This record gives sequence, C-alpha cells and structure tokens, in this order.
Amino acid sequence: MEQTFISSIRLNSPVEKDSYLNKLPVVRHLAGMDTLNFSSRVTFLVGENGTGKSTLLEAIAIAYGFNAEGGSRNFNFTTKGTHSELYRHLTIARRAYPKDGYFLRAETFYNAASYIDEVGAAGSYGDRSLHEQSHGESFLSLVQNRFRGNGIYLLDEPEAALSPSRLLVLLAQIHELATQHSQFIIATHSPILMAYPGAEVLELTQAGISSVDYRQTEHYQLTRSFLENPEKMLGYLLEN
Ligand SMILES: Nc1ncnc2c1ncn2[C@@H]1O[C@H](COP(=O)(O)OP(=O)(O)OP(=O)(O)O)[C@@H](O)[C@H]1O
Repeated sequence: MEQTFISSIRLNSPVEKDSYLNKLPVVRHLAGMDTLNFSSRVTFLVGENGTGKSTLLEAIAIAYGFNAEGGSRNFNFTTKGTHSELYRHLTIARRAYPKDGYFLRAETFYNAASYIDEVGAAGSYGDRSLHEQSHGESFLSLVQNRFRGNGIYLLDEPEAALSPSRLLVLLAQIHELATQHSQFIIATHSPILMAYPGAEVLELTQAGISSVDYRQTEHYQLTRSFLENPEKMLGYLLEN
C-alpha cells in the first residue's frame, strides 16, 4: 500500500435531517460504512451528473483546510458562499503532511485567478496573469508552474478546459507529480484521465460507492461504443 496524505474519510455525525445532502447516495453510503479509504496515489471520483462528486470533493477540501472556492491552503477569499455543510461532518485521517497542495475547481477558477492577481502572486503561475491566458492555457500553466510535488491535489473536472492533446499533457504532469510523492483525488468524466495506471476509480451511483476497473465505467463503455461506430449510435439516437 502506498503512503498517502489523506488515507481515509468517515462521517463523524449525522447530517441535519432536512438537508438535501441526505438525499445524495454518496452521503447515505458514507453514513453506512466505516471509512472510505484512499490507498492509491491517484483516485478518481466518477459517476453520473448529480451523484455528488463535487459535493464530496469540496467537503474533503474544506475539511482539509482549503478555501471553499479553490486555491492553495493560503488562499482566503469568498465571492459566493455556496458550499455545503458536509465538511462539518467529515473526519479526515492524515497519514503524513504534504509540502504542497491545491484545490482546483473549474467552476470557480476565474475567481481564484482574480485573487492571484490581487495578491500579486502571478510569479508562481508562469509570470503572466491567468486572466491573460485561455481557460485551458491558464489551467495547465497552474499545474506546470505552481504544483511542486510532495503535495495533495484535489481537482474537480480538470478536463473541462482541455483539448485532448492538453489532457494527455495533464496526464503526464499527474504522473510526474505522483512519482514525486503527491496524492491526487480527482472528480472527472474523462475516460482518458481515468485510464491512469494504478489509479483507483471510485464510482458513485444510486447504490453508493464502489471501486471499479475504469473499463467498467459507463464513461469508458459509451465513449468506446460511440467512437467504434458513431453511425450506429447516432442512428438509434436520431431516428425519431
Ligand atoms: N444548495 C443545494 N440545494 C439542493 N440541492 C443541491 C444544492 N447544491 C447541490 N445540490 C444537488 O446535489 C447534487 C449533487 O451535486 P454535485 O455538484 O455534487 O454533483 P456532481 O456529481 O459533481 O455532478 P456533475 O457531474 O454534474 O458535476 C445535485 O443533484 C445538485 O442538484
């Protein structure tokens, strides 16, 4: 088993009865299990839209000490306090302390970039304001310039901004950082990313959370069937 910074999480108290969080299968599942273990250097959270991947990742990030809207653990800004209360109910088992860390969310990346400009920290991000780069460029710039290794990196749908070739660059960066003793927990829909060798793929479904081979995921199977025979699938889809 590899040494990870976050080795497991558990629900330490019941979520408020009238909260929407109780309806999320991931929360119900956590309530019914002892711990959810993170034993690989790279863990993917996958599943259908709305299954609670971002909610879980955000709660892990806040409980670990990150700013709810993203950034390093030194970031301290809020533009819209929309995060859930789940973090209050999470206990995180830490096996070691990282030298670096970042919580990256596609949806609040713009606000994090503004904060970096405001505090004059662009030097650590490739010496160019992230706002002067395209979404994908700024995203990769962040990973290439700011992620230093020996760190914990929580990424929410990093593929959102990236072309397929840049996604492969990201995969190589993840590998380099993982071999430098980093841990990644990544919510994703990308069958390319989740193919990272040795990664654990945790699939969130209505039934709860299970560890699967990435080839078993709907993301992989649907993308593969489509690309193998687009005409067939489009025929079914569009015939009416
Ligand atoms: N403030 C809220 N009140 C009620 N329901 C909410 C609230 N915030 C989120 N939800 C619901 O929680 C569910 C889980 O949302 P979440 O963003 O975690 O899903 P996800 O798995 O990350 O989805 P996606 O793949 O689309 O990013 C969604 O069905 C969403 O509508």
